[in-house]
Order: sequence, then structure tokens, then C-alpha cells
Amino acid sequence: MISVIIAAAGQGKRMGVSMNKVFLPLAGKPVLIHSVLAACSLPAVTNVIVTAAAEEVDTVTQMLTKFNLPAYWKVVTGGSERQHSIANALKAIPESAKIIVVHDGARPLATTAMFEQAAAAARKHQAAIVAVPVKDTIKSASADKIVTGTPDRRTLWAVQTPQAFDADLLRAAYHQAEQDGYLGTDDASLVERLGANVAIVNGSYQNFKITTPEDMQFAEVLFAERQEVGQVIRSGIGYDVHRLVPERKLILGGVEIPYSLGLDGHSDADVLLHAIKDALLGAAGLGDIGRHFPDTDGRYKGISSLKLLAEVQGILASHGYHVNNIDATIVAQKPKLASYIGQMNQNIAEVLSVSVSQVNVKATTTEGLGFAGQGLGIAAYATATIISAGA
Ligand SMILES: Nc1ccn([C@@H]2O[C@H](COP(=O)(O)OP(=O)(O)OP(=O)(O)O)[C@@H](O)[C@H]2O)c(=O)n1
Ligand SMILES: C[C@](O)(CO)[C@H](O)COP(=O)(O)O
Repeated sequence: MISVIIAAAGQGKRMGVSMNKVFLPLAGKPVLIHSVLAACSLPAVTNVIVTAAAEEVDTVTQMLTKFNLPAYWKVVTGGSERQHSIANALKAIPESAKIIVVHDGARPLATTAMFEQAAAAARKHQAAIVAVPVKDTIKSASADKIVTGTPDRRTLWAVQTPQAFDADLLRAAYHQAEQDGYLGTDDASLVERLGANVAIVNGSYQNFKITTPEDMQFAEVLFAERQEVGQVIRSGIGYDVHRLVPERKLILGGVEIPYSLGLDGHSDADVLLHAIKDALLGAAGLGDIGRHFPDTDGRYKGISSLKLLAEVQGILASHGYHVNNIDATIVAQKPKLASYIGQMNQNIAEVLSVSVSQVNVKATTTEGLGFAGQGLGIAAYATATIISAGA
């Protein structure tokens, strides 16, 4: 189980704008959201703690709510220095966390691979940082700008985030730093003080910290490039069956259809939308509706499947996907569905924010064969294609 801390409680003074730099829009999303989503792209991440300045807690909360994160999240108030912010966030991490990954909200270009490699190295070595070899010659200098030394560049690394740690080790390091009044500029430096080894995993020169206005311009270019290069189409399949029973409404594609029987189920039993949702989640590699909306959860009793379709759309959006097209077939001997299909297409298109031409619902009988043919139940098949903006 991995817990993530995202540091976003700074002021962004060097950016020279009137708002916190992590709120600035970048490739259609705030900088902070890119950083959070990069961290959440690791399946083992179960919770995310975001630090925010006291006066920005509401703004950050609203922002995270809007982007419908795939993991549990919480916003905590930061401190006057980054280290104080992380110390506050540590208090909100569950005791059960094994690995804690710390990441700057201002590093939106971190990749899933960086998080994976840092976490794997932390499991092996207890502590790991993402870093790149320095390219320039580095000098030390006195306050009056006289060079005092030239360290051997071959031993120097420019350190980034994510930084990943054994949870107990990181807690001990922060405790010790507080006792000693030590203030470091990254998390690993606190762990180094305990004598622990910190492993380096290769970062990327593109994983820079957004600090000054030209960083925003450069990041825009890199995101645009990723979008072009990395855009992929994925497809998914969904199938569902519900039993026809008396005293239930028959709802298909969000349309209530007059019939003597209705579909039985925990929700409104809209078999068509269930198949479509499974196809969408399958296309995104995100499991199925049973995983996201278990029928053991009372919140979903009788719920409109259109509402859950909207939630699935939000989950996909938060993973950087949008819907390309849906094709679906309802298998029902009775009632005749042709006159309702236009409305089903419209309902689905509206919820998925696509045009009606991207949704194609069909219906068929089975010539009296099988459970559908005998009128015992209705089945639905769906396929979906979605487009990702790339890694
Ligand atoms: N008290 C602080 C200071 C910084 N940060 C976060 O730590 C990351 C790295 O810090 P930095 O780039 O220095 O951000 P700022 O402090 O916001 O920038 P500046 O120094 O230009 O004011 C940022 O995502 C920032 O929001 C934080 O959580 N709490
Ligand atoms: C943690 C860090 O991003 C590693 O490079 C960096 O040290 C943060 O420093 P800042 O002073 O908060 O910019």
C-alpha cells in the first residue's frame, strides 16, 4: 500500500503572478492536477494527501473534487516551509502505509514510470529519489561571489521528486529533524541524517519544477508533444444480463419503457448502461462496475444507471481519456424497442459529453431461442473506444 503526499502549500513567488503557481492552467488542467494524476496513475496508491496554504484549502478541495481522483484523498494545511508542510501531511497518513511517496505539486511532468521505479527502489533500499546527472559544471562560492570550489561533476545529481520511503523511516527522519531544528530542502536529506542509504533512480530533464514563467511555456510545449506522440485509442467490451420480473420498471438506456415486466437488480437494472459502463472501464483498463459500484453498497440501491454512467465518464476523464464511440446491442424478444432507441442514444451521448453520432444502440431478438428468446431476461453487449492523451 502506497500513500502519496503532494506539496502544494507554497506561494510561487518566483513565478511572479497573483496566484499560487500550482493553480495555473497547463494543457487544460491546473499544474497541481497533472502532478496529482501522475501520482495516482500508480495502481498501488491508496491515498493521497495534498498540502495547501490555510487560505487555499477550499480552492484545492474544490479542484480535486472536480477532477474526480481515482484514490482516496484529503487536503491538509501546510506550513511556512515545504518541510513543515510535509510534516503536517505525515500526520494524516494512515498507520498501515508501508511506502510513502512525496511529490511536488509543481512537477506536472513526472511519469508513472518514475513513481513505479522510486517505489520499487524504496521497497528494496528503504529510500529512493528521482534525479538526473547535472549537465553544467557546478561551483561553490562565497557570499561576495568568489568561487570557493569546483566539485567533481561526475558525483553530482540534480534531485527531483517523486522521492519514496519506507513509511517508518520517513516518520523517524521527520521526528529527528524537528527535534534538532534541522531544515532541509528535500525529504531525502532528512533521511540521510539518520545514516540511511538513499538510492537514486533515473529521472528526466523534462521533470523540472515549475518555478518561473518560462517553465510554463516549456511545459506547454512538452504536453502538446506528448499529446501528439502518445495519443492512443483503446477498446473495451461489456456484457450484462438481468432477469425479467413482475413489479419492476423496465429501464433501458435511461428510458422507461412501458411493459408488464421489468428488470431485476440492485440499481435500476439498466442492462444496456451496465454493459456500456463495463466496456468503458474495460477500455481504460480500470476493472468493471462491480469494482467501482459494488452491489453490497447501499448507496447504489435503486440508483439511476445514468448517474453511474456520469461517474464512469468522470473516472475516465481523470485518467486522461475521452470517449470516441459506443456501439451496443440489446438482446430482447419483447417489448419492441425501435421507437425508444433514439432517446437512448441521446441520453447516453449527453452524459458522456459526445455527439449522438458517436453512440449507436441497436436491438435484436433471438428468434425465440435461449433465455432472452423465452422472455426470461434481457442481455446487452457493448463495445467502446476511448482516446487517451498519452503518457
Ligand atoms: N511552505 C511550503 C512551500 C512549498 N510547498 C510546495 O513545495 C513544492 C516545491 O516548492 P517551490 O517550488 O519552492 O514552491 P513555492 O514555495 O511555491 O515557490 P517560490 O519559492 O517561488 O515561492 C511546491 O509544489 C510548493 O507548493 C509547500 O507545500 N509548502
Ligand atoms: C524537493 C525538491 O523539489 C527537490 O529538488 C526541491 O528541493 C524543493 O525545493 P524548494 O526550495 O521547495 O523549491
